Amino acid sequence: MTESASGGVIASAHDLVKVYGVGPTAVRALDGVDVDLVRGELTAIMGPSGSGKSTLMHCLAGLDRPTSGTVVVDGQTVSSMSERRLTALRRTRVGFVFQAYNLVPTLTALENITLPLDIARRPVDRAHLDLVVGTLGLTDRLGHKPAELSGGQQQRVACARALVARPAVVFADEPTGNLDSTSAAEVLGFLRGSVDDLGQSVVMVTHDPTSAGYAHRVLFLADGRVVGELRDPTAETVLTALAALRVGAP
Ligand SMILES: Nc1ncnc2c1ncn2[C@@H]1O[C@H](COP(=O)(O)OP(=O)(O)OP(=O)(O)O)[C@@H](O)[C@H]1O
Repeated sequence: MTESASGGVIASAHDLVKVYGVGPTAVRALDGVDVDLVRGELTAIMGPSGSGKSTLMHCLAGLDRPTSGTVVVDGQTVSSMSERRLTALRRTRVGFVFQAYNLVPTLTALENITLPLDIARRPVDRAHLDLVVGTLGLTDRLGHKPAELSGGQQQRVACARALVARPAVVFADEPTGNLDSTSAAEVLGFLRGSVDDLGQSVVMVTHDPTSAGYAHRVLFLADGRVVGELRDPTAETVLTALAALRVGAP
């Protein structure tokens, strides 16, 4: 399917089931998830610990294989892809931001940012790199190694690394989990800005109602199922929805 044929949906899951283990100790982490994630939006995934947020994101991003069901990303059916095509998809169409930054300590910020492109032997679009780096306020930090940067700066480098290849979608797993509230606000503001200003699609797992308030839409998971959603959330409406859904704050 072409990009236009996939319409306004950047990633979708249909009847997604993920079971870890077998027999009496098996865990049904996802129990029939149906969801369409909209292109050009910041979608937050919330829910209590163990509700399946990371599992859903990993299945959507092609980092983990579902037990059954279908995942389509950017018009491509990820759930039935060969390992080789999955690797290519992850390299070229998907960006990742993790809680732990995952920067290479021996490389400079700039080298970390361009690493995925270098590995894929793709040229760096200098104008786009400058735009991303400038927007993230990293221009005067590019020669620094990760250990010489604050946590917030390291996470902004990780965001730049995810965005510089112009992926179809960026998946962020608790991107502000290690940050103080000021740095978290910077990173979240940037992720939202990458959607509003650069047309990026971003999917973010979070525990935090304030973080979810930056999203266009919040999906609530409980026991491996989508149990509700909220459009144009604020921290307050997210808290109210969590209480109403009885899925609780973390
Ligand atoms: N590799 C694994 N092997 C076995 N069980 C797993 C594995 N990964 C996750 N699980 C289980 O699947 C369920 C969902 O886990 P998942 O990490 O997706 O939840 P989560 O909502 O992201 O939780 P948290 O907010 O604590 O990170 C949990 O019961 C968890 O223990």
